[in-house]
Amino acid sequence: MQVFVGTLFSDTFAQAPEGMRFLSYGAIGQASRLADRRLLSVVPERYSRLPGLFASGALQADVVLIQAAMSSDGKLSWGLASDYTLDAARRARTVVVEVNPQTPWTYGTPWPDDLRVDAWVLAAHAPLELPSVSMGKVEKTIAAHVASLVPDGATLQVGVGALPDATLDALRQHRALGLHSGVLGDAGLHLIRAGVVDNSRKGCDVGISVTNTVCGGSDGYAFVASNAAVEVRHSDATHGAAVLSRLHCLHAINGALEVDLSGQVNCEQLQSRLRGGVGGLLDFARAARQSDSGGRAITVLPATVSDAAASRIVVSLNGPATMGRADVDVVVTEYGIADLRDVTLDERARRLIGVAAPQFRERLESEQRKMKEM
Ligand SMILES: CC(=O)SCCNC(=O)CCNC(=O)[C@H](O)C(C)(C)COP(=O)(O)OP(=O)(O)OC[C@H]1O[C@@H](n2cnc3c(N)ncnc32)[C@H](O)[C@@H]1OP(=O)(O)O
Repeated sequence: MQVFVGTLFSDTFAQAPEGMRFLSYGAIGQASRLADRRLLSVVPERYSRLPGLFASGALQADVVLIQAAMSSDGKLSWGLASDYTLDAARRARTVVVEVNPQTPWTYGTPWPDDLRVDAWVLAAHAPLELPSVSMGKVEKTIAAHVASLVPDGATLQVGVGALPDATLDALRQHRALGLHSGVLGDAGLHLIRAGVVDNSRKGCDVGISVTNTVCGGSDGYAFVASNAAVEVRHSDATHGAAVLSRLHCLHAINGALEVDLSGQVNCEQLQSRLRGGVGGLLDFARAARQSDSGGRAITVLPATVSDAAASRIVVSLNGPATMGRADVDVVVTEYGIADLRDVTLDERARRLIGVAAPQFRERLESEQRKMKEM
């Protein structure tokens, strides 16, 4: 049996028996544990392409499981996620819908009344909750740098991983922000509840925060329930280029594993270990960089690995260039902001070494010099 999984927040499958196989667009979140066990195959595609891949049959699921929410008057909704599942369900042999009264009923892409459902299951259980992020000194410093890059009135996208979400914490004094994202976690929900995100200057969907999935804690889930100011929409409406080009001043904030001195960004793999994925990174980062209303694609990462034994600013990547050097924009670590737009490769290297941890700068400079002489 092969199971297609998306960004895996739950460790449900971590104990999967050896005979099971998994397929995904990345080894994101808990899916990296499946990759470590060699149970995961990856199709490294952009998130915006997934609906089309399922609709065309290039990716195929025989059985599709969907969790839905139901309102008090019996109306169904996609609840916490409206991704590409519908496209898979339309071609599947069997569609099973679990209706969970504890899943918040949300506005957004309407439930498709014409979808053929083979089995309905009623199951009451609390939706998966993510622990809130603890903010250490590194996270707080990176968040402050990000806050200095984001103007009032900007529209925000936030990528997966603890750090992008944590950066939102420093935006509490901002005004009139908008939100249009693939994932919406507790920090983003807090900004909406505090009125910092009001979507008043968003360019489209005025007054409405738009996301593909919601993943946070029970307070956040209660807040999005039957709340017309937060919409959970299908991937075409969250990641499609035409939609993203209409957003005012899009600021895309995404994590990375490492960045090389030319600005290539690896979000997928370290040596042979799959640790992340493309997801919506390129959809959002390209749209932000091309925005003619001042958008920015912000890559955030700690300057070193957790025990400070190695730099995450590197001369050569230990994996693929998920974001190429023509797409990169600005890179932020706890040591500062490296603006890479419109400057030469030498200047990029100088700026990136400037945001590397001080103890690694000399070595990076000398390795870079050697590389140039080869
Ligand atoms: C639906 C959508 O729209 S998705 C939104 C956009 N797309 C994306 O965000 C996808 C791309 N991004 C990602 O997949 C993730 O943000 C990642 C993989 C880049 C980062 O994820 P995080 O969970 O924040 O990774 P984090 O920085 O904590 O690193 C994970 C582990 O790898 C280790 N690690 C990270 N980088 C390195 C490195 N360069 N060398 C060695 N180890 C490293 C960390 O120390 C950590 O180890 P630990 O688990 O033992 O503590």
